[in-house]
Amino acid sequence: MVRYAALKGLYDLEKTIGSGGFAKVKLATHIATGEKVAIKIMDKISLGDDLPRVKLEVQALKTLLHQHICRLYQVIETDGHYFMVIEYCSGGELFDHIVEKNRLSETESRKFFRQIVSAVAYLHSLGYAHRDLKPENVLLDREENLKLIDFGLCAKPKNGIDSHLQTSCGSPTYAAPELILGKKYLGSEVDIWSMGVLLYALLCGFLPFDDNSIENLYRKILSGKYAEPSWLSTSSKRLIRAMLQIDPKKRITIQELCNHPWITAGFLNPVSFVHKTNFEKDDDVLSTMSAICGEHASDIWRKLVKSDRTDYRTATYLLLLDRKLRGLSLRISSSA
Ligand SMILES: COc1cc(O)cc(Nc2ccc(C(=O)Nc3ccccc3)c(OCCC[NH3+])c2)c1
Repeated sequence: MVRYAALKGLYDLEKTIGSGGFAKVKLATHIATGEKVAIKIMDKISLGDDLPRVKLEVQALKTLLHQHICRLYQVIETDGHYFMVIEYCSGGELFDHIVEKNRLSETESRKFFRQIVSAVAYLHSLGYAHRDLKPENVLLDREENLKLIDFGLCAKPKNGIDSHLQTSCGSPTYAAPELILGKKYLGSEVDIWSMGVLLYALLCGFLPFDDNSIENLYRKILSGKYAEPSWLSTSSKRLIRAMLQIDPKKRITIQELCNHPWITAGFLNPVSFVHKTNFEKDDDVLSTMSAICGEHASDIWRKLVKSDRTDYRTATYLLLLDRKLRGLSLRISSSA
């Protein structure tokens, strides 16, 4: 197991739970609290010109505080690496959840999909687009609440969410027609298309557009034609059709989506993207921390509020808060 000096005494690295282009994600333990975290490790050399993307993602994640967006606890930068200490989603990938159940019922699909819509509506309200929405980037926490991950491709266009983007990114299977045609596109519109693919996967258990050959896959996406299995309700077929519109201008908007009859069926209210930032002052957590580091609780809180919210103190506070919210003891071991 490779040891990193920057993590010594703070985190114990365990197995690898994900690996992508220039990053790998390892399970780890925050030693002082015993809490599990995920640590995304990026090697600066193999990052190359993608280095600015890391800063963009970290900047975005500092702003994006939402119950269905995976939480960034701490960022550690050394000469050779970036380490992102991230919320551990012990429920694993939504994708595996769908596969093991073959497909989800309309009620269960609606529960998950409302959470995705809430997170994406919140993202868009702050001028961000995810641009890589796919089942592998939708995880579940221990209570089977949904968490969006991997904002490495997220964009915040300079002149707001309604200004055009050009970079082609994301995975072709979930990519909107305008994106694979290399046209200028709106991040918000491509996210709606990808959510349409996600909803289809939830309700059907397979993908609307799939083919081993990339040309056939593109042809299918550009045709906008997909199977409508017999078990789909009329309302769900209407919603999927509204999201998988080839012409982005005809595609349903995120606001219309929050109020769509299929989304609100069985619920009292439309999807709201009001988010909770769990960064309230908690005296039990602060006194636990002050018992260990000897600083006054008020000083710890003052430094926390003033900090850039991604240092070790922030990570320890948030992990202790999470333990308290789960009714666990606030034991903390000094990293002796
Ligand atoms: C903001 O959240 C982010 C940003 C980012 O750039 C990367 C990630 N990546 C993560 C985070 C957590 C997990 C995880 O907890 N996975 C897991 C846990 C238990 C069982 C199975 C998986 C993660 O998993 C990697 C595989 C996901 N496709 C990636 C989060």
